[in-house]
Parts: sequence; C-alpha cells; structure tokens
Amino acid sequence: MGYRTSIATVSLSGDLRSKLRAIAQAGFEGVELFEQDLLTFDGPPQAVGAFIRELGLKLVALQPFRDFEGLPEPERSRAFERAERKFDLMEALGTELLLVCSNVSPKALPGLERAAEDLYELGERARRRGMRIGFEALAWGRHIHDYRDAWEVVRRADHPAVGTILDSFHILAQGLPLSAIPRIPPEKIFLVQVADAPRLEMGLLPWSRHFRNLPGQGQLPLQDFMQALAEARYQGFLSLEIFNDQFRSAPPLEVAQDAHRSLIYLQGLAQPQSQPPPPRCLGVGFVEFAAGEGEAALLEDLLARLGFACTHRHPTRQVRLWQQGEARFVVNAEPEGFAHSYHLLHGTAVCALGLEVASLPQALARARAYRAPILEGPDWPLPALQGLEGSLLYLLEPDTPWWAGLEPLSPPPAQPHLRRIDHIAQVMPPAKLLSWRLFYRSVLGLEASDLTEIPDPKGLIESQVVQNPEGTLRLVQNASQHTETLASRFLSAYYGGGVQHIALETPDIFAALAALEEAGVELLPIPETYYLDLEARYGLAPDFVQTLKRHQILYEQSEEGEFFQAYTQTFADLFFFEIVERRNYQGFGASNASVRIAAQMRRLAQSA
Ligand SMILES: O=C(O)c1ccc(O)c(O)c1
Ligand SMILES: [Mg+2]
Repeated sequence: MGYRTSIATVSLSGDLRSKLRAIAQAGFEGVELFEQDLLTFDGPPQAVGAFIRELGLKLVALQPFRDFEGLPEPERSRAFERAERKFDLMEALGTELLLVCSNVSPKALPGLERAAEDLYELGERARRRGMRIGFEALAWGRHIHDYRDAWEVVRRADHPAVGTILDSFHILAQGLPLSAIPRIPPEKIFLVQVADAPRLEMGLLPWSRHFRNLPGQGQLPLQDFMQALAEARYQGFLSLEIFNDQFRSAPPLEVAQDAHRSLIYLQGLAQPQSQPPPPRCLGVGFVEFAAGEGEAALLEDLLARLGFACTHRHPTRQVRLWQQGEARFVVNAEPEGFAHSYHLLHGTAVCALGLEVASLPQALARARAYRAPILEGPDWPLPALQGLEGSLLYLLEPDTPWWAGLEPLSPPPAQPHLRRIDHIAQVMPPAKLLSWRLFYRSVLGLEASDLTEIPDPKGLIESQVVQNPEGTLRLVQNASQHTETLASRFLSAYYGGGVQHIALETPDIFAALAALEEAGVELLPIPETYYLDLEARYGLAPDFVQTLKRHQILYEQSEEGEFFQAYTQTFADLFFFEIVERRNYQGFGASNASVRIAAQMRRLAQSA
C-alpha cells in the first residue's frame, strides 16, 4: 500500500513489550510511542529503542508533549526545560519526532504570533539536536483547536524542524472544512494520525478519549479526509491513534490485526484501484448445522415440519441436505471432522455458512489483500474464511455443484411456502461487534448499519445489520454487556458466539403458518396485550388483528410497507427459526424485538 503504516501504543492493551510485539506481528512498519507506556517497560529507554528496532519497527514519534505554546513566564521557561528533557529521552529511544499537542491550560495566552515564536524557538532547539517537532491541534485546545490555526502557527514559525500533525478525529469530529488540507505543503505535514468514531452527542474530550474506533468501524467522513490528504500529496506515515476503552481491555494482537486491516481499508477509500475490489456477495447458498446423532434427528424432524425435503445424502457419511425453495440446510452428524469438533464445543449449532459470491477468485484476492486467512486444499470441501468464533464462511459461486458428491433422495418441495433465507442473526461478545463490522465491510465489501439498541427485559442489546446493496444477504449481529439478557445467555449456553436464529421468507405468511401449524410446528406464543396495543397503534381492523393473533404473528408498519414475523419455539434451548413476510419493507421489526425476547424469556423461565 502507498502510505506507510503505524499505530500509537495507546491503542492497545497490555505492557509495552506485548504491545510492540503485537504491532510488529500484525504487520505495521512504525509505532508512535505514548510516553506513559514507558512506565510499563522493565528497562531503560535505550532498551525500549533497541527492542523496537529488533522487531523491525520504526519509532515514528514520541508523544505527547503537552501545554507548551503561549505560556507566560515563568511557565514558558519551564516548558523549554521540559522539552529539553524530552529530547534527551528521544535521543535514548532513537526517535527524531516529538508530537506537541496544543495547550489546554487556562494559563495559555492567545495569539497565533506568540505561539509561532514559541514554536520557532522550540524548533531551533530541536534542530540543534537533530530532531523535529510536529504541532497538533487538540479539538479541546484552549486557544488552538482547529488544524488551520495549528498550520498557520507552523507557517509563521517558518522553521525547517517545525511541521504540523493532522489527526482525523480532531478535524472530523468538529466538522471542520477540509479544503485547507491540500494547501499545506506535504513536507510540512510531519505525521497524519487517523481514527474513526461513532457519532455521539457528547463533549469532544470524553468522545475522543473513550470512543474512537478504527477506520471502517465508525461514522466519520474518512473518505473525504483521505481525499484531501491525497490532494495534499502527503506521503508519510498513517498512524492509528485509537483511544477506546474496549480496545484497551481486548487481546492486543487481535486489535492490532484489525487495526492493520483498517489501514488497508482506509487506503482503499481514497484509491480503490490500488487493491483488489471487494467481491459481489449474492446471498447465503447454504447453512451447515453440526449436530450429534440424536439431535440431528430432532433438528431434521423440525426441518421436515417446516416444509423442507431431504433431497440428498452422503453415500457413506452422516451428512444430509435439506431444501425448500432457495433455502438449503446441511445437517452434519459425522463423528469426526470439523463439524464434529464444532459440535463438541458448541452443541447443535450452525458451524458454517456458504456465502455465494459472483467471482470466487475475486473474493479470494480481496481476502488475501486484507490478510484474512483462507482455508483451502484437500481438507476443505470449498475454500473458506474464518467466521464468527471458529465457524467457517465457505465461499462459492452460485452454480458451484458442491453437492455433486451426495446421492439424490427426493426432489425439493414443488410448492414451497418458505422461499429463501431472509436473514441470519448472530450473537457475539460485545467486543467483537466492531471487529466483525470491519471484516464484513472491508473483506467482503458489505454495508453496515449504525449500531442500534434493543431493550431486553434484563438489559440492552446492541445490534447492527450487515448486508449487500440488493438486500439478498442480510446478517444481524447482536451483543450485550448485561449477563442476563437473552443474547448473553446464548453466549454462555453455546460457549461463545454463533447463529441464534435464521429467518425464512414467505410470500404469504398466513398460508405458511397454517401449513406449519398443521405439521405440528410449535410457535412462540405472543401475549394478548401486544395485540391490543397493535390495534391502537396502527388503527388496524379488529378482524385483521384477530388473524395475526391466531397465528402468533408480530406486525410492523413503516412509511413504505408492512412486515410480518413469527417465531418457532427454541430448538436445543436457544436456537430458533423466524418466518417473515415483507411487503415493501426493508427493516427487521425493531419495534417487536423486545416483545419477542420477553416471550422467549418467559418460556425459558417456565422450562427452567
Ligand atoms: O487526548 C489527548 O490528550 C491526546 C493526546 C495526543 C493526541 O495526539 C491526541 O489526539 C489526543
Ligand atoms: Mg492525535
């Protein structure tokens, strides 16, 4: 990639040695050292510098040097003394760039000219020691909080050892215009720091210190920022500086690997032609369940009642294919192999998804560019990416005859009530939501919705939707910080994340449910009060509401259309199917989610 990659140590958890190892292992070329982190190293600064070089990393900068410009005496003189001690430290470490962030002290005096004089003098001191200083505007700086002012100060200082540092968060969070960036001479931009963030209504300082996230995970207009950098012809390091509470408690290597991926993604935003394009994802070709033999029979009984036909079976193995319309489920009850291991760990569960892509070579090239490990070879029926929590994401083109090795048994149902997989809902630990958001956006080029919150009787559930533009591939991802929510109970029951439900689409939910009821499928009972409220909320005809109620259907209306949904009782405790009918409707029935969760909780309490 064009820009050299770096990350600030503040972005990761652990002591300095583990941070640096993770940074090197994830493939970064440089690192910005946060001075605080020196305290977690069991050796002198020289040893830190040596360790960094042994890892093959370049120490891009030491940071931050705070509260420098605009001070009255005697603070001003003291600030220069402090700076000299930083230069000593930098000499020991072996780095030549010091990040100076704008003064936040109430003692700081205003005036760009005054600040320029201070920076000139600091630059002169730095130059004498073969060093440089980069001036960065903090969004909450006392007088200087706009990158244009920081640049103006640097321009007036007019010293070869004084440049500016741009930080996408401080610029984009304030919504500053980017038009001045291309006018800064590239050699005067000493470093560019990048971070994304969710849009939050809060003060800039707590927002920056706790909620920054990786490019591709948030909502800031980073594409515009990258465009402006390209116009400026900047060629130095892109350094991630991610202050985030979640990342600072997550395994450092996982965060570092995501971080490296996010820089590739960022590069692609400005120059899509510099990397393999994302695959066109078409939909879910199949879902594979891992099951023990006894459970496989129960699951297959449920599939049969849902209207699926067992169309194929493996000649020698415990592997069967069930189909209805375009929906295909593989039930794998083999006593060895990947599905078996997965079953041992998670119980009856979805162990793999078959993702249909328009071009397999393109999908694999993209995955390689984004360093997503690919499983392929004689051990695997299809090439696969690593999916959620040890599951697999097989990749296939729509006409791939992956079931050619199976024996045909019976034809699929001629008049299926259920036509296709509408969406798949996964539950994961909260810290994984952002990681998968980045994966799906970058490796697979899918769109990710903003995070929303769904109330569960025992706490909040965070939810995001990942989908293709056509809406033929939809993944809903849920997580919860609260231990008693349904999502969290799923995590503990399944020993990790996984598929919690699969929604199947029908063109006529009343006919579909009548058939299911006839076949003895148990639906999740919905309380009477829901229907009273529904009638009032949308002004529905009583007869219509009675029909919904008879089939335990949840209903939602939006500006454009209508949504109907019903749920099966949970299978093997926590997994279930959903039946949906969409009439010009693109959502997921958010207003009904808490009703459904409460009904499932009641049922769990009864069976406990
Ligand atoms: O939050 C801070 O203090 C801080 C320090 C250094 C930076 O580069 C920055 O963007 C923020
Ligand atoms: Mg910064």
